[in-house]
Amino acid sequence: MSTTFQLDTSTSRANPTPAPMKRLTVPRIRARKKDGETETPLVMLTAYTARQAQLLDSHCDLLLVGDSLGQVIYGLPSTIPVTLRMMADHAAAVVRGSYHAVVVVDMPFGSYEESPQKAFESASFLLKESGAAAVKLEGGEAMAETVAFLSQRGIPVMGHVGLTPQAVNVLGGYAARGRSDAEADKIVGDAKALDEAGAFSIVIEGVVEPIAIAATQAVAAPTIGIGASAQCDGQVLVTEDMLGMFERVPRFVKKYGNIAETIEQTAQKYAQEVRERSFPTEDQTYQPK
Ligand SMILES: Nc1nc(=O)c2c([nH]1)NC[C@@H]1CN(c3ccc(C(=O)N[C@@H](CCC(=O)O)C(=O)O)cc3)CN21
Ligand SMILES: CC(C)C(=O)C(=O)O
Ligand SMILES: [Mg+2]
Repeated sequence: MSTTFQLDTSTSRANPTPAPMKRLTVPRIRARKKDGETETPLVMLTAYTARQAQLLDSHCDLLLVGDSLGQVIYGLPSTIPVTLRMMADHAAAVVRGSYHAVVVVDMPFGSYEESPQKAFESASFLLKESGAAAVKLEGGEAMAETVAFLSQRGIPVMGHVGLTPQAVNVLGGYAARGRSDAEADKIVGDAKALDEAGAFSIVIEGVVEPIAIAATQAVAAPTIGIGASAQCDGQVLVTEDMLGMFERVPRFVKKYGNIAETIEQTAQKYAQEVRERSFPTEDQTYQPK
């Protein structure tokens, strides 16, 4: 029996008792694309907290602890300042709050680019601290050696090509990629390099549709699109974006809810009742007898 307030901690490091429902695995995710086809697209959403993970878990194949938490939770101007400590703590919360989806953790900027060895140290830290199953890192050909190094040593890697937000200072912004022939060729080449290096899946972000389709068809691993194409092998969005937490969101976001309005209206009701002393009532007050 469980209540609304009870977290399922059955797969956390603190409590390794087996969960009632078996968690999906990386090989099962990888196997969803067979002979270049994916019957039912993979569903991925970001999660940063235990309660959010609880609510999303049964609806998703994968939960991504994205470094977008820098902007979404911490109010930072980009993902550049996000640290390993932040990623590990949020990933641990998401693992505690879920028991079905595969939890993937973004490697933050500066924790992996230097060498495969550095990447292994950072990735193993993230997995040990959180109990997550896999990491995601940004970059194509330049990261292929690192992807192979990690996957051959027990750490499944999800790739990420196209609009790679950690490269914002090189790219000069968050504009869609793949409009020139050179850019298009690079994106498809990057996806192929990650595929050959053993990435179990590849995020394609902010890429013009024909190139997202070409990259999807060029690789054996399932691609997960965000601002890419419905023909990718799966889709991902930042949960807060699709819930309607923010006014301004990238063009590729569809707002499925209006949580911002709900929060504001609810806070307004509470504030009004406090100010007119209609809250708390007898129901919310302790009496001696
Ligand atoms: N809340 C949130 N959602 C995201 O999708 C997201 C993050 N944060 N943080 C990390 C990166 C940054 N991303 C972004 C950020 C901004 C745009 C954006 O505003 N794009 C414009 C075009 C910009 C241009 O042409 O220069 C757009 O209209 O889509 C896109 C992706 C995607 N990621
Ligand atoms: C948008 C997804 C793919 C991501 O990398 C993140 O949330 O950080
Ligand atoms: Mg990210």
